[in-house]
Amino acid sequence: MLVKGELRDAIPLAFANKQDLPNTVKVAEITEKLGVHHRNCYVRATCAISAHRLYEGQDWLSNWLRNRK
Ligand SMILES: Nc1nc2c(ncn2[C@@H]2O[C@H](COP(=O)(O)OP(=O)(O)OP(=O)(O)O)[C@@H](O)[C@H]2O)c(=O)[nH]1
Repeated sequence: MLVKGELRDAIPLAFANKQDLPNTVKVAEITEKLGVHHRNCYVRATCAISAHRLYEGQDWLSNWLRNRK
C-alpha cells in the first residue's frame, strides 16, 4: 500500500496506537499489512493516553524531515 500506492511518497512514519490494550494489532502485523517491511519506514508502538513513545516518533519525524534530500 505505501510502497506502490498513492502514499508511496508520504512521510514513512506510522503510530501503532493503543498498544496498552490487550487486543490491539501489533507493530509487526501493521508493518506487514502496510507492506513497508522492505522500506525505511518507522512504525512506532504508542499509547496516546500516556503519551508513551509519541515524542520518540516526533523526534524521528523531525530528523527525517531535516535529513531528507
Ligand atoms: N487505552 C487507550 N485508549 C486510547 C488510546 N488512544 C486513544 N484512546 C481512546 O480511544 C477513544 C477514541 O479516541 P479518538 O481520539 O476519538 O480516536 P478515533 O480515531 O476517533 O477513534 P478510534 O477509531 O476508536 O481510535 C477515546 O476514548 C480515547 O481516549 C490509547 O493509546 N490507549
